[in-house]
Amino acid sequence: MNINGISYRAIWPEQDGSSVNIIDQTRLPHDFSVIQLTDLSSAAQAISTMQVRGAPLIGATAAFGVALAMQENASDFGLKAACDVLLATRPTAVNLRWALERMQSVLSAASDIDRVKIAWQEAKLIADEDVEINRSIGVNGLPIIRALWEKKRNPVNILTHCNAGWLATVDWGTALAPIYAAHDAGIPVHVWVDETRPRNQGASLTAWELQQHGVQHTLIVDNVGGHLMQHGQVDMVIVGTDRTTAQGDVCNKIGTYLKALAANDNNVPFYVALPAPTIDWRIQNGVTEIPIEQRDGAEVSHISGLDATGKVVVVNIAPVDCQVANYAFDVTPARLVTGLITERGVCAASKDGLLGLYPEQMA
Ligand SMILES: CSC[C@H]1O[C@H](OP(=O)(O)O)[C@H](O)[C@@H]1O
Repeated sequence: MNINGISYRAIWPEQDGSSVNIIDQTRLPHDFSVIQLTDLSSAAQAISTMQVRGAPLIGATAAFGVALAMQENASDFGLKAACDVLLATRPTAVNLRWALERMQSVLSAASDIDRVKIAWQEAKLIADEDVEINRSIGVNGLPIIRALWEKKRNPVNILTHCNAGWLATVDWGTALAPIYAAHDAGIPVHVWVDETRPRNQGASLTAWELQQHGVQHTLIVDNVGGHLMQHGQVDMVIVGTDRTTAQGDVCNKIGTYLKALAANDNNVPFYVALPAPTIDWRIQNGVTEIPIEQRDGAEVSHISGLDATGKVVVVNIAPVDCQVANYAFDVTPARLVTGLITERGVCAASKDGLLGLYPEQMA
């Protein structure tokens, strides 16, 4: 995406051919900082500390992490150890497992001496495929927004939760891809941006993305969405996902389920944008089968931001030593999802709907 006239991806190989660059998303929106990942450890840390986050970007970073690891130890032991380290970084986004299984499959068939070259080739392919997949999600989601525009002939109000923009992928994003496509097609859209406590990906990442692209938006607290829907101020909801099951249950950032309930209660269309690598064909029931990450309570009790001098500070908003629970995701049952927007088209959130787009997955 374009930042001040310069085109960026969220991750890209360095010219030296042996390292990879990322935007440190823990420093946005106040500081745009590019950092180099030079080894397995830095790649794993980037994922676990959320310097990079978002299911597709986690997968791409893990793929490059394997390439970095092969530079250190390209043996069978080194390959397995690297994949184990990367898989342990975060439990919920299935793209991580998908990317590591793909890298292991390609590299296991290669001789040790060829693994560095092949790993970089495959990681770059995964990244390039992600860009094209997300561009297609934008194309496929555009007609939904266009139909709302043609019906109301006023700006289309879209609510989104967390960040499923280009910062959550290699480029274009998933949930934001149709919004960018509509904006670029001249359709007036306005985005209600859930701040998305506790990591505030909406406030710090989605608002920043939309501002950079010139898309009208309003930052809101997570709990106002239902009120806006009751008052006819939301025409549709579109979110991303970290793992969607074979029957269409959608795991996404904590709070998504509550938005889906409010949308259902107010007859507001609730769409989920996802690429194929985010579909977990091995499971059916998202509520009982998807591992929900629990993160450090300090992410809830503490918050960072600019002080009056423009310095980024962290403050405690809770009583010291207060007990904290920090569930990072929840699961929206397929019955609450209007449709899934994929790179192959839009389908119902159901087994038949998904198999209709991905017939190769039929057992
Ligand atoms: C396109 S995947 C975006 C997805 O990932 C986010 O989680 P996190 O920031 O913790 O990686 C959130 O669930 C987004 O919807």
